[in-house]
Amino acid sequence: MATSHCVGFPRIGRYRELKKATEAYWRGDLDQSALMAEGSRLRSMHWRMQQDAGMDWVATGDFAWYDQMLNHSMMLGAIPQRFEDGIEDNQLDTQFRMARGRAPSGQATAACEMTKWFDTNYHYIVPELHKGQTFQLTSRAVIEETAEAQEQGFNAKPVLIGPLTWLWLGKIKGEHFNRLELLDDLVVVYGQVLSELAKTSVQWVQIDEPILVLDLPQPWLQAFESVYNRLQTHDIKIMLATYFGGLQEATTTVVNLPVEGLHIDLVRAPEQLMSELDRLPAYKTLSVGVIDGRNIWRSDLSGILEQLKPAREKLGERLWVSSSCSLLHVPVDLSSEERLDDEIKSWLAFAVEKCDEIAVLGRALSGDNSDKIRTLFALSDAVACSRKTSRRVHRKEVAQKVNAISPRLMQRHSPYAVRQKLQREKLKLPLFPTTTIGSFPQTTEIRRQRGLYRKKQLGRQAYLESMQQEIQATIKRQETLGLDVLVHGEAERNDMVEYFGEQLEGFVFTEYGWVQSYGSRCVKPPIIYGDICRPEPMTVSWSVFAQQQTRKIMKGMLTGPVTILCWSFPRDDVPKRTSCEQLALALRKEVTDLEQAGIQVIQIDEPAIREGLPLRKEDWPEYLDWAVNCFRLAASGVKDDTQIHTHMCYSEFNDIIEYIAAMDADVITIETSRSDMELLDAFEEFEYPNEIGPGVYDIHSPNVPEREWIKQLIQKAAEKIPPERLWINPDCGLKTRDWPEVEEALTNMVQVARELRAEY
Ligand SMILES: Nc1nc2c(c(=O)[nH]1)N[C@@H](CNc1ccc(C(=O)N[C@@H](CCC(=O)N[C@@H](CCC(=O)N[C@@H](CCC(=O)O)C(=O)O)C(=O)O)C(=O)O)cc1)CN2
Ligand code: MET
Ligand SMILES: [Zn+2]
Repeated sequence: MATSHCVGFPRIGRYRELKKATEAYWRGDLDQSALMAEGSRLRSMHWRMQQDAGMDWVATGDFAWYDQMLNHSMMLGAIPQRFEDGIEDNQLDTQFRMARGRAPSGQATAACEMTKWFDTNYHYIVPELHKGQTFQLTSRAVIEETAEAQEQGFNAKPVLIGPLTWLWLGKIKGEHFNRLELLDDLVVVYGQVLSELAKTSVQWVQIDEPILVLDLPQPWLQAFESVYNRLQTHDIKIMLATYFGGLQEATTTVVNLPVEGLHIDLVRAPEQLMSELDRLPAYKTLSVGVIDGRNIWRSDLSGILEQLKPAREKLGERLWVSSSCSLLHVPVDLSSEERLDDEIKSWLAFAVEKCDEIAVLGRALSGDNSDKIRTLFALSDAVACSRKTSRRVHRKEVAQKVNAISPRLMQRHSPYAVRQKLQREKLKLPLFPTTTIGSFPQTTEIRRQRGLYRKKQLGRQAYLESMQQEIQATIKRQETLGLDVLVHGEAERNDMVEYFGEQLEGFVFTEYGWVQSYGSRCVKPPIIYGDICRPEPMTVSWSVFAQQQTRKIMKGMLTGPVTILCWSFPRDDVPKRTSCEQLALALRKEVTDLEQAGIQVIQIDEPAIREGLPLRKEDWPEYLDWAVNCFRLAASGVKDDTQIHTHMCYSEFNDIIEYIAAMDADVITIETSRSDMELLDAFEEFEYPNEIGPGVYDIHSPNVPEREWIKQLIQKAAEKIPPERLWINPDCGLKTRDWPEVEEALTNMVQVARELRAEY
């Protein structure tokens, strides 16, 4: 019997119930006990889904009110001093204050930093580490939720993020030190958790250590040996889970760690199967992650069965099957989709369907050859065949255009210095020009209108007019605020990627295909299934309308090719690069159409360029080359005096700064405020030549930034970047905020810009 298990399941609920409940709680429309009840209802439902699919083990401890890394910080008592006063009374609110700076109870405080989880569009709350830090078991959520599952009759396998991954992903505050010093104390708490879990009659615990697929320094790899030696206990077996890549040079160390099981990602790194099999000690269980936890395509079950034959022969009962990584990164349930094209729907599998696939594989590996299993395999074969031969996937004219891409298309006419002069003459902006990143509040009213339009209860014309009114109002507000370069506010966009996906050929989009992005925020990644092209302009009429409403400069607003690719579910039948080039060509046309329609400043957002970066350094240059080229391909069709902006957030730039410079955007706006302008060091050191707008306040928190705060940030920035090259803007778009906060915050921002103009 090959055991099937779930590495992790989405927690948001099929219809984003968790989001709705949490936000209602924040608003004061739901009390804490009602929120708790909704949480347990969802957990129970998700365990049921896994069990019904036929999983031998369901995952516990993968639930989170906000984020699983934050859960672990709570578990360990790694709660920064500034939040500590509330913790005794209200752990939940302390957690929310750490994540977003405020909660129904407790003082509003600066939130912790948030950043990308490996190469995904999921964001975690960064643990804060300091010298001499100690840990104590503070939140027992994982223990309680495991007991809860067991009481309900589920076979629970708790999932923890491992101590080394937690520590690696933290950030040192204050005096620098070697964070491995904290390990001894940290492991004590993990040991306590394990022994408490053992008391609940748990047999296996899964400990995730995805950092094992990174280029780890030697001392870290060695630390794995001592940590897992210490965590060894007779009462509970450890399944050490790795994902998002292969173990490579860590293989020997990892297979020999004193744990009973190892999970590996065979979707990202299929080649590691044989080397693991060769080296795996005879007592160990190997869990193979063969169902893609990062994408939505149905698996080729026969192919996988074939691939696993040697493993089955060698391991027998010691072979487990699962998804490559947690299913957190895919939508919940395909069966909710009623409007998807039938053919394409038959190609897809979401979390529930992936659990089905895992269980079917488990049964087939155990020799089950029943009619049911045979039918399911036949279905999978038919899908693989239909995708390969479908006419809808390939378009000759797109392939021809991609083949015709030449370096000339990736080059602006003149170098930056020439363009800068022409742009200054034309745009006549003051020192420290102020702008925003694109979106303004997506109010309930805007979403309601769009909801009505979607449900066909509002006609197209009426919808367009109501969005135009929103845009008009947003422009008026910006004029009143005194901003220099205006935006239309993106009212008409459900999301910066989905909006484009809906208008491009080669994409389909779902109704309920939500995936958690951070906290209560979700995205509905569109699905790229074929060659991409742009049947008609996507943003031009909106930008033209917006420009007509004002004499100030209206910035056109596009999402860049790399970001559209990274935040969609990509094809698995062509390299990502190919889809990206197709996107770049489509966007290039959009950019030149905007220019021709009189738009003088065009922003092409690339917040995902860093996220797309391969986890291993050896793979960076190849990716960065095509990613940067695709941006340049999209951006370079314009005249010298058209100003191209780009925007990035949640990114470390230090190690890729030369590539950011190579994008050659005239202006780049970046998120920097949560990290206190630290990110600018890279730009300073590199002597980044173009203009920069370092974000001067954090838009993820509802707290309004004070003027003094903004001012000292800009002054800090001006020490690193010559003032005449600085722009002033928030960290990112404002769509998640409410108008009163936005107006107050921007009033402060514009005011500071004015004061500083006088000073510099
Ligand atoms: N794709 C993507 N990735 C990203 C980002 C991003 O903006 N997009 N930004 C970063 C992460 N930040 C994010 C910031 C905000 C949201 C966000 O606000 N998401 C919204 C959903 C946005 C959306 O698609 N809205 C739709 C659907 C809105 C909706 O919920 N409608 C109601 C119906 C409303 C009604 O009928 O009254 C419903 O379906 O229940 C729309 O506007 O049309 C949410 O979770 O609430 C997500 C990510 C990094 N990754
Ligand atoms: N233009 C987009 C916005 O303002 C950029 C967001 S980056 C995640 O919302
Ligand atoms: Zn952003």
